[in-house]
Amino acid sequence: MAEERSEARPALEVADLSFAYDRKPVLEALTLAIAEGEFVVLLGPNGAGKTTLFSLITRLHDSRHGEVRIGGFDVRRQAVQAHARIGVVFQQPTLDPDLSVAQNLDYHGALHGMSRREASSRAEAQLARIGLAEQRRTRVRRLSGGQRRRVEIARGLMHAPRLLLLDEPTVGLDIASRRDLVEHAHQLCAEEGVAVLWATHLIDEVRPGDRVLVLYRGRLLADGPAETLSERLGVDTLGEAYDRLVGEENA
Ligand SMILES: Nc1ncnc2c1ncn2[C@@H]1O[C@H](COP(=O)(O)OP(=O)(O)OP(=O)(O)O)[C@@H](O)[C@H]1O
Repeated sequence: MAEERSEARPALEVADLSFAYDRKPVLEALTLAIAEGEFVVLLGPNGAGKTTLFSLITRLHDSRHGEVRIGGFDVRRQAVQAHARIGVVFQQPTLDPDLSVAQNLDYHGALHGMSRREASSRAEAQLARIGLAEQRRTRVRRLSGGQRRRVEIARGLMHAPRLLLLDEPTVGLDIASRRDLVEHAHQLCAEEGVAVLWATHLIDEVRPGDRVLVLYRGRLLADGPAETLSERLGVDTLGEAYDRLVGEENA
């Protein structure tokens, strides 16, 4: 059965995926796979196509050129099963600032068909994990930027997805909060086995050992551990490797 089959499949599979806005190509023949529990950085400058890729994975946009599967489920033909396995933290904050932390999470649970009791017990567990259990009745507008981002991640995990997409989640955060959030996402992978795809244009968010996908002008220029990329290109740092890759593209 399809449900059983999904467990053995990668959390995300993208095959030969292309997309254009009004005939302007934005993604070109992307192919990649992410295993359960893997943390992967999608690194690329503004306009590289990161948000567009997320939009295709979540089906905000549709493409007939290529295929996207979540846990083995095709996002076009098996949309319900695929969507149940994706959590998303969008670039722009989407919590309701006038609702409490718990209300925001409960609402998300209801949208995913959870009973009130189930949603509230999931919310409690998520808030305990991010150290915000005591703020459950606090209105979101009273939280710091870093706390809000953590609540967004907690909300994205309410329905226990196997893949979490984070689109530039540290925008607007100070250095310490950014570092905390990166650490938090790594913990999720290690402790809960969630696959994380972390989109950013900030090289300093890549940690040693992270797998990095370099996306530039809609094409994947590299895919591998940060160290391997710099070694392969004969340079000392990921920053230099990135400049070299993008420079060659522009030459
Ligand atoms: N709705 C749209 N209509 C037309 N072009 C678009 C649209 N959205 C994005 N683009 C273009 O597609 C390209 C990729 O944009 P995208 O937002 O996916 O990049 P990104 O890597 O997420 O960058 P950013 O970090 O700035 O969001 C850019 O050239 C952008 O101008």
